[in-house]
Amino acid sequence: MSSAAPGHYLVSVSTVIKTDGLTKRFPRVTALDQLTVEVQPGVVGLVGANGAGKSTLIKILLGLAPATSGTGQVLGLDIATEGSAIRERVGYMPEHDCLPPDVSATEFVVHMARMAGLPAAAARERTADTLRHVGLYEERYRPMGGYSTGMKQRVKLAQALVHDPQLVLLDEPTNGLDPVGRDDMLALIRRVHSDFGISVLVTTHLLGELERTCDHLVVIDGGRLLRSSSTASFTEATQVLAVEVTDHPDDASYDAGAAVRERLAAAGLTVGADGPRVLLVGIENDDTYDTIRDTVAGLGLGLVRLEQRRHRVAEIFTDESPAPAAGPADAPEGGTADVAAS
Ligand SMILES: Nc1ncnc2c1ncn2[C@@H]1O[C@H](COP(=O)(O)OP(=O)(O)OP(=O)(O)O)[C@@H](O)[C@H]1O
Repeated sequence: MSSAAPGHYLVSVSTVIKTDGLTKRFPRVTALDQLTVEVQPGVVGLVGANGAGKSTLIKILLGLAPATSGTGQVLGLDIATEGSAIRERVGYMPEHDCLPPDVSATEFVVHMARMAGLPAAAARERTADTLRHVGLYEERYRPMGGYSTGMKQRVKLAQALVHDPQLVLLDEPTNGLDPVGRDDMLALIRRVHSDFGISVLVTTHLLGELERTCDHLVVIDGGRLLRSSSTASFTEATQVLAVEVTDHPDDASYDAGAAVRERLAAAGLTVGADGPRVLLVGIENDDTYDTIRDTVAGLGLGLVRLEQRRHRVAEIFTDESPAPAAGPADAPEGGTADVAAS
């Protein structure tokens, strides 16, 4: 690897990753099937169920495995012929635990920095900075065998960042973390881009995470591209209102949801139920809001929530849409719907 100091490769690129007809066939399965996609700088989510081809794509982009056919560039470099130049400029956080248990985080990350070509003093300095940045302090001198999953994920992220790459490829960085650990890791990933200008390609099969973290989503299924567009366009507002009403103040047995539903339907609105006291109401025009408010008040009930529903990324896998007649609830707002489970 090169002995260049970090930061020497900061050429400006408008396209971080580009593939054209990328295909990877194993004897029994086609892991990537004619994948053509372009990724711009930012935090980009690579979404797909288990087996969709995410890890295979990352390995091919790093030049660690050859494609069967098709072409690709990372930071303008050819994945077929310039793999080592790509790996100098790109950090990689693998999915599985790959940390030696009897070595400390500091020793390990210094080693990885040296492997990436940093001189000894720079490697130690960058390691200290990077471990601090990912939130590892005194514990960085202890053997990693005693670390929690969250600490191990942080070390894996640190080793991907230590040589000051332009792009990091993070394979399931929230695997094995509890909800608080996941939120911490996602905040850290956003800061990798916002504080250091490093582009991020992050894979997960938990969709709620990506909706909150990424600027852009690339969705693959069975190795094929389903959609590549801004996160905002995946989650744009629908023409459906979610209406949650209170129970009746004096009568616990009163079916508030059914009563409101009946009145709104009689007023000509399209209404579905999304829970005992939650209705989905189609927006007909500006008066719809007033009709709902007046109807609820007229029944002696209160409004807990009245909000426009947004599309969810999960819909792309399920054909599910938040229409008034949708019936059962879809994944919870901001939740962690799992592609694999849909
Ligand atoms: N070395 C290999 N030999 C044969 N088949 C493979 C190999 N690597 C991956 N596959 C197959 O290719 C398909 C895509 O696998 P890949 O690991 O890229 O998916 P993924 O989206 O990363 O899923 P996961 O999140 O489970 O890792 C799967 O059907 C997998 O079994």
